[in-house]
Amino acid sequence: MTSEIADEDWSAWPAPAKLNLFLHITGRRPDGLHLLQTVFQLLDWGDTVHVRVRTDGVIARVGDNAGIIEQDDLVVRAARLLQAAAPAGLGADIRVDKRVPIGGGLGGGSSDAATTLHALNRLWKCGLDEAALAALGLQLGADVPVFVRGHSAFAEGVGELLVPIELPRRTYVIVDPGVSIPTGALFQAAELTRDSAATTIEGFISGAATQNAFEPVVRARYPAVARALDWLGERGRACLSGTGAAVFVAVDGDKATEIAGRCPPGMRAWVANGINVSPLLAPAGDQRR
Ligand SMILES: C[C@](O)(CO)[C@H](O)COP(=O)(O)OP(=O)(O)OC[C@H]1O[C@@H](n2ccc(N)nc2=O)[C@H](O)[C@@H]1O
Ligand SMILES: Nc1ncnc2c1ncn2[C@@H]1O[C@H](COP(=O)(O)OP(=O)(O)OP(=O)(O)O)[C@@H](O)[C@H]1O
Repeated sequence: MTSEIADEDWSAWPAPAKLNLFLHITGRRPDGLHLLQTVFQLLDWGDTVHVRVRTDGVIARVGDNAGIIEQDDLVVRAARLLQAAAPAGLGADIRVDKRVPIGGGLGGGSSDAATTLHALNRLWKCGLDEAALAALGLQLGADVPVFVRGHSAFAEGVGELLVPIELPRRTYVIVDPGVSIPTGALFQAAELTRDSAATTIEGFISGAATQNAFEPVVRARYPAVARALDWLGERGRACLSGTGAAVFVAVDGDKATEIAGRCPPGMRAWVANGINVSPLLAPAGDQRR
C-alpha cells in the first residue's frame, strides 16, 4: 500500500496550438501594449494538461515542463489565479505533455493556461463563466482569452476583442526552425510597422490582409527563420505565426506528410489541421486520460 494517489484521479485536457493567419499592428495603448488585428486559427494539435485535485490547498507541478521554472509556469500561475474563486482547501497537481515549441508563436503556454483555467473551474466547481475565465486569462497573457473562448476568431485590441470566425478546413505544415523568440523583445523592435490601416473580417476573407508585421523583423534578425520561410515558400505561401519562430504553409492534405518528411536538418515539422472549435469545449465527461 503506497500513499500515491490512484492514476484514475488524473484527468487529461487538450491545449490546442494556434496560428496567426495574418497579423497587423494598428497602434499602441497608453500603457505601451500594441493594438493589433489578427486571425487566430486553432489547430487539432497541441499540448495535453493533466490535472488531479488535491485537498490540502497546494498547487504543484508534477515533472519537468521543458525547463520552465515551476513558479513561472503559466499552468501554475493560472491555477493560483483561479484558486481565489475556489472553495477553501482545494489545490491541484498539474502535469503537462509538451509538444508545442516554446517561443514558437504557436501559443502553447497561453493555451496550457487557458486549459488549466477551464479544467480547474470544472473540477473545483468554481462556477465562473467563460467571460470571467477569459478576463482572468488576460492577466496571464494576451493570447490566453482566445483559447478560453475556444473558437477560431478575428481579434482586435491586444487580442482580447474576439469575433468567432468559421474558417475553411485546411491542412498546415508547421516548421520549427529550432530557435526560440522572446515575444516582448520583438514588440520593442524599432523597425516594426505599427501604423497599418485597420482592416475588417470581410477584408481578411477577401484576401486583403495576409501579412504578419513581425515577419520582416524576424527574417532579418533570425537567419534560421529566414531559411525556414524560404524552404517552405517553395511549397506554398509561407507565413510566420505570432512573433515566430514557427512558420507555416497551407497545403493539400495528401502532400502535407511528404513535405513535413523532407524538412531540412536542424528543423522540425508537423502536420496539423485547422479547427474552428477547440476540443477543450467537448461536453463535460468527455475528458479522458
Ligand atoms: C504576438 C501574439 O502571439 C499574437 O497572437 C500575441 O500578441 C502575443 O501574446 P502573448 O505571447 O500572450 O504575449 P504576452 O505574454 O501578453 O506579452 C509579452 C510582452 O509582449 C508585449 N506585448 C504583448 C502583446 C501586445 N498586444 N503588445 C505588446 O506590446 C509586452 O511587452 C508584453 O510584456
Ligand atoms: N506552460 C508553458 N508553456 C510554454 N511557455 C511557458 C509556459 N509557462 C511559461 N512559459 C513562458 O512563456 C514564454 C513563451 O510562451 P509560449 O511558448 O506560449 O510563447 P509563444 O510560442 O511565443 O506564443 P505566443 O504566440 O502566445 O507568443 C516563455 O518565456 C516561457 O518560458
